[in-house]
Amino acid sequence: MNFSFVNIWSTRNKIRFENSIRQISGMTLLEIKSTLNDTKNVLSNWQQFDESHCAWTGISCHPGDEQRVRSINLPYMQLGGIISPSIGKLSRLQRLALHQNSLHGTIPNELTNCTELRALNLSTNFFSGEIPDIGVLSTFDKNSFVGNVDLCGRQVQKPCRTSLGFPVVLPHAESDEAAGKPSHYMKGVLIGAMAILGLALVIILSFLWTRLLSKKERAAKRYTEVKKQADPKASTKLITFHGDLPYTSSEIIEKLESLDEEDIVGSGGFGTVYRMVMNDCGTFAVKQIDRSCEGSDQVFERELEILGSINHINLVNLRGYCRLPSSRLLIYDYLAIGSLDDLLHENTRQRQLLNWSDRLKIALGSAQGLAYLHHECSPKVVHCNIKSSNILLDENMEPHISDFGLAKLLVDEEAHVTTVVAGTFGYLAPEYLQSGRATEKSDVYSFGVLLLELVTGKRPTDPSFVKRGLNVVGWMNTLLRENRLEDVVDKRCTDADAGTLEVILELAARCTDGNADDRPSMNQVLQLLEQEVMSPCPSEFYESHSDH
Ligand SMILES: Nc1ncnc2c1ncn2[C@@H]1O[C@H](COP(=O)(O)OP(=O)(O)OP(=O)(O)O)[C@@H](O)[C@H]1O
Repeated sequence: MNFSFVNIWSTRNKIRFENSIRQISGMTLLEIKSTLNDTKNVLSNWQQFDESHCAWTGISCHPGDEQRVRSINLPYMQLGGIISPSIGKLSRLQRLALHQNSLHGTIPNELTNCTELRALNLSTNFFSGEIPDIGVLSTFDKNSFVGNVDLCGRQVQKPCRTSLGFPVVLPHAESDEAAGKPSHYMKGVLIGAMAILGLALVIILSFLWTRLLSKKERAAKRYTEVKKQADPKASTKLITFHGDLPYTSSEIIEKLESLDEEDIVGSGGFGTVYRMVMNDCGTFAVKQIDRSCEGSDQVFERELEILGSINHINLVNLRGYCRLPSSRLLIYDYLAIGSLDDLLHENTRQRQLLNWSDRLKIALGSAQGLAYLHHECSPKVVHCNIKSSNILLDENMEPHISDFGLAKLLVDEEAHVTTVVAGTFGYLAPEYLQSGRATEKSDVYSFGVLLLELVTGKRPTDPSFVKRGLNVVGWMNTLLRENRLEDVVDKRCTDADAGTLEVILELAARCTDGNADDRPSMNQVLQLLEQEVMSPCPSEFYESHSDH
């Protein structure tokens, strides 16, 4: 009798306890909702009197554990506002994905209470300030925060600065478990001591700083990190990526401002390209953007930071961005040999003839760069404008794809078809021409056309086939049907071997398939090129290995 009473009593208590946990989780989520600006009303089913919060949009719970919240998954929701510190009450939170929203404010320290947090994606928002480098938050790297230009801290390898501009020494607090929890008293003493020390340091440093600055400008500091420099007088702003431009901001801005017509190396759909030579002869290409972009400067700069974080041998590095009062400039590595388009089609005297192995190397490197954009970048990058003038070459004939990410950044959906098609007729997949919407498979089509251009040495709009009502793909198919393989290859390229030529033509045919679904992915293209073209004797290799 007594026993069952105890049982009933504890069951009731358990239910009460579970209910209260449930209520706390639900209430916490509502507190979080209250600091978000839900413009699209995606959180409309987060309602106070719901039985359970586990079915709310973006929420999943630990099964059978008093409905404690396991994951909050709300990317691409156009959410504004801030992350409420209440998030720290969700102690069993394992995944927080809020990327690609418009959230701002700082990343709350309270997030460190979520000690089970294993996946965190706050990328591409407007968060600012220092990322707490303690507890669980110290376990995430830059991928969790990329695309928030105003965040700083160890995780994004960007030192925080005090209002005076000094780098802040970031606290590398040991985790509570490792260090043992200090008492509140000790914490108080420590904080007090640190505050006094900090204050003394600030006073000494500001004294030195004012004295130093009167002699040398603040701008004389070296670039070591992704760094922003805003000139308060004018609307000038410089952001550098990749962290290793060895020039002061004033040096760079001065050079940018002095670029003139003599420095122009060409112009394209997005603007004029200049050659900028620094005092130590370091050379950069500067693209002056002559389009206005739809969104705010903030959104533009945030997207640029993502492009600036992309780093691959076969992509042209974006080194920086400068907003001057009258123009916007992108700073890239300078590729001295120029574009594949120049090498194949321009009759300049210094033109270098491309032999077959150069062409294969360019095909492979370009495939590597494009596969990286499609399959390794997050968010993935569809180039939208693959063509020979966007393949730049270095002294070793290594190709570097340029202009990646710009189409999405600078071309609005409505104007897409006319603007892009104007510059790249002949490279565009039929479905892209029709809908104006680019996909990875439309890039694959353009890559197929590029392969044909490498083989034939002809532009995809060459008059020899355009006047017969064909494009390069149709022309190629006609020649192949008539078995005229020898007429296909660029006459200037005398060392093409039949084996690799067939592989390239076969691959180009698959890439330019009229049906996008039947085209290979760039990873498949790359695999095929590596296996069939770059391995010296693939068939012999397989034969000798199959004996075992
Ligand atoms: N990083 C660079 N290094 C050296 N030359 C460059 C660089 N970027 C561009 N160029 C040169 O500047 C010229 C214009 O390039 P840009 O990319 O603006 O135009 P495009 O490729 O011809 O057309 P689109 O704008 O449609 O891509 C090209 O001739 C190219 O060779």
